[in-house]
Amino acid sequence: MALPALGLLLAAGLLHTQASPSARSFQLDYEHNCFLKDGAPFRYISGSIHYARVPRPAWRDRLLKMYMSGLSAVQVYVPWNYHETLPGVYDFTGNRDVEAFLDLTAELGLLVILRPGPYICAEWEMGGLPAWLLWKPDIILRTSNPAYLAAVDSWLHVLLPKIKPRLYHQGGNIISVQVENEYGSYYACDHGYLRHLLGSFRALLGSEVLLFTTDSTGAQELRCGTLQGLYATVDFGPGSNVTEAFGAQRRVEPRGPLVNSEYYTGWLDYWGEAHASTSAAWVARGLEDMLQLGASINMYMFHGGTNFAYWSGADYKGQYKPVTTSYDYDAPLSEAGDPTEKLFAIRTVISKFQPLPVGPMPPATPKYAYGWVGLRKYADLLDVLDVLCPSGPIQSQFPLTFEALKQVHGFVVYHTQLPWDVPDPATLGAPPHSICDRGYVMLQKEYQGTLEWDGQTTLHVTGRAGDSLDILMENMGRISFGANTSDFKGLLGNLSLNSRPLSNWLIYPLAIDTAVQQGWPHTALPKSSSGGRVGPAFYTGSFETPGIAWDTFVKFPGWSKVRHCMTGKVVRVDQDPAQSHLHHLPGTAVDKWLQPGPVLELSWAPADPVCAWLGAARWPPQQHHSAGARRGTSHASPALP
Ligand SMILES: CCCC/N=C1\SC[C@@H]2[C@H](O)[C@H](O)[C@@H](O)CN12
Repeated sequence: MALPALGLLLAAGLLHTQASPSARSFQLDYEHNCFLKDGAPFRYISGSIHYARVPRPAWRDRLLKMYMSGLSAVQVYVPWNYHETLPGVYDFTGNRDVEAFLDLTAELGLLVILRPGPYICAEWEMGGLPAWLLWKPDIILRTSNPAYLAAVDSWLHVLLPKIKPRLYHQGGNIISVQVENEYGSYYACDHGYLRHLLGSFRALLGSEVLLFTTDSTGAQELRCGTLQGLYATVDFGPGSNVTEAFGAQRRVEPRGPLVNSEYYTGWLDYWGEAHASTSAAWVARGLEDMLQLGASINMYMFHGGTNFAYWSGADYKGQYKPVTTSYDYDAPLSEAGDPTEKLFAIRTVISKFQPLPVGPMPPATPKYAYGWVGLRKYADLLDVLDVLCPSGPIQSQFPLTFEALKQVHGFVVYHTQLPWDVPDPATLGAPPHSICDRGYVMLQKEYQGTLEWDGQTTLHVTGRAGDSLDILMENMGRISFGANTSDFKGLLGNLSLNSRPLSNWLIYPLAIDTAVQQGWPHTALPKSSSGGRVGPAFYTGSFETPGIAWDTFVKFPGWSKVRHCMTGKVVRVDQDPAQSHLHHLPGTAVDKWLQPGPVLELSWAPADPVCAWLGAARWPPQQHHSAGARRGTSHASPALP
């Protein structure tokens, strides 16, 4: 058939024209079991990246590396709790500027598969659901419960209007939108809830956008997680039998494209366990098998990044398993954003099925060794409660939860006094599942030991009537998968001394980040000499930049688990680099439980706050002797045993 020259070029795919918004479409083709993009058969090869886990200055670098890896799309979660921080209070600025992130994906020529939840799992705090939902005593999450649906619809009315103009048929690059997340794995199996969500998504996004679900391949999961009007996709990792896995999808979607929405390139890490790793060859082989079948694939994760601040979630598998600050995921792009051997193995597979973009893969970001940084104790935490809880303590006969205190993240100090002399060791104990999640116990401000959910729940103490008893309670992240996402935090039961309940508590919700954002500590000089007292404390150190804020890695030889709130910003680079200073800006409290030897990443950009992933040390921290210390000012929050 003779084609005009233009037609020949188009047919050969050598000339891409931008279809006008009126002609743009992304649809299912049930006859040919594929997607249609502007009417032509289309298969996507996608990778997951979460903007909330990548410093905004690094977004472009990571997305460009994903594009140069041969991906045609990226899959993006929108964490509800990252944006609606309190009921009706929204934050879409800085790292939370989801529209800027989406516009950057479009600029770089990437399509987007958007997953706005409202629940997203993702090993993210409470699976993306805001903890303030738990302030409503009768709420039942992820069901048709009226209180829950009212909050969901209120949120969707804010978010989805930001998404609609970016839909592919509207001229944007969002080709499909997922409703909920692995709902078939949730106990409720409430199809009325899914129907409500379908109605809300259609009302706010229109009738044309492709809406889908994702579930694992079990029959029960696909029975409870799918719904007429939502295209059902599945998720499975390397080592699965691809034919059987897609056979499961075919049982609910006899026609239409084969889609694996989460092909696991690695896995998540829990505190105290070895870093997960998955063979690159294994990942590449499974990818090739699926691409041979013509399936569309999203690799989960392509770049994992980091759980900044308090955003890491947890699992409950017979015991509470908090997820680490690192979300490296053994992904093709490392936590530091560096291409790995796994990325190049995947890129080679992709090149067998479609042309790779012309040009080199952007290299790993340059790293800089800033040398030793001596850390000095600035203050014991119990000596600065006036700063960290400026409104003063709440008095209560018995302990209150974080939710009752309306404290979402971080730490609460529970203070009382020994009601009687305890000359012989007495058992300080807590009922099962009442330590949520990790309580550091001080008597007369001296560290006695740590109580943990599913860990040690008793301690032996001696003292005199009136001695101060303090428990610093750390929320290590709300459960993000399964039936236990209604994960209340704090002291959920009464502490007892030889089985007699303790009472008359003073309770201090700590606002560490707020204090840091307001410039505390205002000086690095130690606040008070507490001598060798052992307990949670703030340490500070400083180092100098060479005038440019290069990424680096931070290691704390000998430390153990320390939560840090390290903030800073290169606000002024003097002529003399030795004068460049780090000052305080919005803090990011991060934590990292050191296994011997891990290196962590300190990364910032000249115009953005320093986000630091810091190590920890065995308790008490060994005093570091700074060798060639460089000046600057960086502050760390409690060093915890
Ligand atoms: C066996 C438990 C499966 C739970 N699902 C998981 S664990 C890692 C990933 C992410 O959480 C992702 O957000 C989930 O959709 C699927 N998945």
